[in-house]
Amino acid sequence: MAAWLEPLHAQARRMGNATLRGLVDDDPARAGDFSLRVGPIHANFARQRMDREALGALLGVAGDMALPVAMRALFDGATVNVSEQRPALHTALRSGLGQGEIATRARGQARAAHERMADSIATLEASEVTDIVNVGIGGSDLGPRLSVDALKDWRTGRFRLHFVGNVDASEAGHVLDGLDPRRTAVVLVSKSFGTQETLLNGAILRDWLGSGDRMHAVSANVAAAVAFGIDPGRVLPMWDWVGGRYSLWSTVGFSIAAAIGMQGFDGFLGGAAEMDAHALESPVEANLPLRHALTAVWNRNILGLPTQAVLPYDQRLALFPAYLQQLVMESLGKSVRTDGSPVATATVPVLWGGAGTNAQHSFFQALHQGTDVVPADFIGVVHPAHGHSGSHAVLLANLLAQSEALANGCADGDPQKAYPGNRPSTVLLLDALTPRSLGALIALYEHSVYLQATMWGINAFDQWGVELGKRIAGDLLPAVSGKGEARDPVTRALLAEIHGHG
Ligand SMILES: O=P(O)(O)OC[C@H]1O[C@H](O)[C@H](O)[C@@H](O)[C@@H]1O
Repeated sequence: MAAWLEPLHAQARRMGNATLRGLVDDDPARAGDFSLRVGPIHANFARQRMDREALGALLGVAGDMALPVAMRALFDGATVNVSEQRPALHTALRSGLGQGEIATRARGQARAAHERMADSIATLEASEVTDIVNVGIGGSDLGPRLSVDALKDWRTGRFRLHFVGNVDASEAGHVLDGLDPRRTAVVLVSKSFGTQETLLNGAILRDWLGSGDRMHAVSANVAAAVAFGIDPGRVLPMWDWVGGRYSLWSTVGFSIAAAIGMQGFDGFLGGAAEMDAHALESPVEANLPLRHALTAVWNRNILGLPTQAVLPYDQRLALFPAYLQQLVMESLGKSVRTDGSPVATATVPVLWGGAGTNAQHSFFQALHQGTDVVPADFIGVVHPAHGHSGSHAVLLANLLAQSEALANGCADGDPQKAYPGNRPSTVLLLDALTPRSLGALIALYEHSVYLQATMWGINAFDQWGVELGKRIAGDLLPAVSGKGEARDPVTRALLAEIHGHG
């Protein structure tokens, strides 16, 4: 076991069987004290299973592990992505806090690309284009898809936005159905410009458009985009110093900017910048991303909870769990430390979730009475963008009720009807869902992920685990197409079945 976890385990032992209900009842100030506010986000951690002393120990660990120093290193462009020998400068895309040459150069590149993106969008706005299709996958899809959906109340209405990610061509087919190629622009987003799915979908879209005039690209591999047939004037750059799943702040956010306008996009960047300044400059005891990360580590390593649920009580944030699955599970799904040695702690929890109240009618049963305790992040929005205050009151009442029910449980003489309670959750409340608050929310999770990775000694910015499957798929392609044999016997049997139906 990692030595830094020992004092935390000692805290858990000291707390013994303390329950959430007991913690709140015994410490009347806790409900308010265990909360933090950053700009448009209020966070309440009172329903996490740690008392003040345990929290103090966690904050002590944060200091001992020099987490504030690690945060500064991220902003300044240290080589935090060790296996690929790169910095991870997503903060340079939105805030001016990074010091030194590397961060300054990145900011300059980001600014120039941002201006070019604004020009491209202005040109499209002045054209007859009515629809824009974002073609990309993973980090080149999830962030833009989430943000365009979440900010639907902030859309300028100038364009309809569409997304094609899956190599399952039925997605492209269904998206294109009803679109007019003469009034549609395509933006092919791929950091590497080597992603099979995106290149195949890109080719489908290129053929469908029938002209390269409305074909744009975003890539760190400009040469490959040009070789694909995209006019160099319509290829917007990104860079190896920004990770795909951290890239929506860059030109990868083209579809977001097209949807909500450059002013809205700048508000989005501004919200993230606000969280950046807070993450970098606030003391450990008042630092929201740090508290979020420490809570995650406490739940994973000390309480041994294997999964984490994210429950947005806002239909516009329904894609947030899917977005976070990449951010959290690609970043933290590692079993070796940056030096290659095995980790001495459990790392990534399985992250899952869904929008409330719908999820209450599907998997909440398991949250309340299942054998695994699942810590949850509830995300609520105080002011809706609609006028149905009655519905909104019901939505918020349900959010509050679920967090309360999970924590407090309910005894019953009939064991079928008893709720054990003591199930932890954090409540995040956004004043309203705006570009600014969404930017701040995403940046909160980004920083939390980085801090968790730092505590575990792992690299949050590589994803070698996705390569093997891609390689095998490449090797199997001839066999799937009936031009060869698979080596693996199970795959061979499955191929026989597939071909038997051919
Ligand atoms: O943007 P691209 O280079 O096309 O990459 C798209 C995605 O594919 C990769 O396999 C990675 O797992 C993701 O982190 C990445 O975002």
